[in-house]
Amino acid sequence: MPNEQLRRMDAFTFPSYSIDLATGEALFDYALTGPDGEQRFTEVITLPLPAEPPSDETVATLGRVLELLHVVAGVSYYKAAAPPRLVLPAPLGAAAAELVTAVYTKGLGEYAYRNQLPHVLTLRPEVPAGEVSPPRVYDDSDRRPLSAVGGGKDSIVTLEALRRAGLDPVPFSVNPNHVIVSVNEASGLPALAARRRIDPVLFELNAAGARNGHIPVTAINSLIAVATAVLHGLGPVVMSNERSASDPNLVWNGHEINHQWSKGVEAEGMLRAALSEHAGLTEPYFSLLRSLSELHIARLFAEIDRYDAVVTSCNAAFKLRDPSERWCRNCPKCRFVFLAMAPFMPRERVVRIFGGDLLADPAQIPGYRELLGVDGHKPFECVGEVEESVVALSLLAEQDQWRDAPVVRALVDAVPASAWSAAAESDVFTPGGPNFVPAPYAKTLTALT
Ligand SMILES: CC(=O)N[C@H]1[C@@H](OP(=O)(O)OP(=O)(O)OC[C@H]2O[C@@H](n3ccc(=O)[nH]c3=O)[C@H](O)[C@@H]2O)O[C@H](CO)[C@@H](O)[C@@H]1O[C@H](C)C(=O)N[C@@H](C)C(=O)N[C@@H](CCC(=O)O)C(=O)O
Ligand SMILES: Nc1ncnc2c1ncn2[C@@H]1O[C@H](COP(=O)(O)OP(=O)(O)OP(=O)(O)O)[C@@H](O)[C@H]1O
Repeated sequence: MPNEQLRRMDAFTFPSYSIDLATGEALFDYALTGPDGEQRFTEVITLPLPAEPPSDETVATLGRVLELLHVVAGVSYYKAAAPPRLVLPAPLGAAAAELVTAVYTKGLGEYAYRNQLPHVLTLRPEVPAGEVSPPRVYDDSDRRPLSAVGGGKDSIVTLEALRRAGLDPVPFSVNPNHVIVSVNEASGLPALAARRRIDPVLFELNAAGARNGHIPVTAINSLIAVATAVLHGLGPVVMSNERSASDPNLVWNGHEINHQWSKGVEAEGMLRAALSEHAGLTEPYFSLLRSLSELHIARLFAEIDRYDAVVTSCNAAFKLRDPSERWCRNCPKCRFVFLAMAPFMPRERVVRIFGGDLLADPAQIPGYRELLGVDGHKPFECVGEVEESVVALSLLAEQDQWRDAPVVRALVDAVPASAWSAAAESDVFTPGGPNFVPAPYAKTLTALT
């Protein structure tokens, strides 16, 4: 469909969804409609099947989770045109409607900012009138947790904390690539995996110049994880989303723009409320690392060495097309994670993990200046706060192994006095902020130290 026709689309709708319980394959249909016709999409998500067929009650609860997933996963296709109307397929309760509204507005904040589409930030879904029948209450709180694994340091810290605390976690991933498969192998724990196939038509439209940009992928992965947990009779989905994920990158037109919005605590609360209201789950989903800074998580990761040969946090390794093998060593995330790990490890170890020494390479200085708040705004990536970077730098400047590294020397000179004083007062190693960690999991992280 030509681009001009896409731009004239006036509504996004959700024609149907279905699941085949013999194969685990769920089909989610979407349509962009307008004066020139419609553009249909089908996303295919295949859930892993349990050994025994699910009970009728389980199927009913699963259906409720899939209804939410259907609406949330539409965000990838909505963004190809960003029409003014978002027409939901069925009535929703207040909490579910709030989640959906936020996914399409705050979750698309970076997309709206980069494409200069302010209407996206104030989009209001059209929710059909009617009552939603109350769900069956499904108490999953004391079952084995499903631990989402993304291949990076954060989910490794969570998986190991749960394991060492005796909570018997089941690792879970969506579309595990070789990095995630290797991380699961290194854990030695049998893992579950779901498959997600984005409609290839979207890639054709992208290649032809359709609107494109970042989407709140964690909201989608989270609901796929919850659906899998329900189908397998497992307990809460445990995420590894950190404190700084809630902090915006910038403010535009009076709205906070946060690249990581669906990893933030607001999204976590909304997902929990929607799952409780719509699917009856008592303890569906939480982030174990919510109160921790990235720097604190990096310090915990340094206590664990069984994943050194496989851990990869660089997003370039997770692209659907042309992924890097592991760390690309030339992006904000590689720079930040190197800086965050370096104070807590022997230099040879961090260099081995990354396959190179980023703090020995002066070409990295401009990128580090952004992370340290000397130039520009916080990059649109999963990186910690400026204060965390300054604290990490201050720790490196005190260590013989790093003090004379060319990048450390240049950065120490570049950071303004005000940033050093803020770092000196910093609470980056003091857990804080709101979290939803349930009582039985509260002491889990102490198993690591
Ligand atoms: C791997 C990555 O960072 N991809 C982002 C990148 O996409 P790119 O075009 O370079 O490659 P692909 O990931 O292969 O995607 C191809 C196109 O597919 C569409 N698409 C992909 C996944 C999806 O769920 N929905 C989609 O519509 C999209 O049109 C792609 O062009 O740039 C894109 C545009 O900015 C980003 O949207 C891609 O981000 C992925 C969705 C992704 O998985 N990113 C995570 C690594 C990520 O950024 N995580 C954030 C958390 C964000 C959140 O709120 O959940 C983080 O870790 O901070
Ligand atoms: N493919 C995936 N399948 C399931 N969960 C995922 C997947 N990718 C990421 N996640 C989860 O989403 C959350 C955010 O992902 P993110 O990439 O920030 O974490 P990570 O890979 O554990 O650590 P890092 O921040 O070091 O990359 C984490 O809880 C992670 O476990």
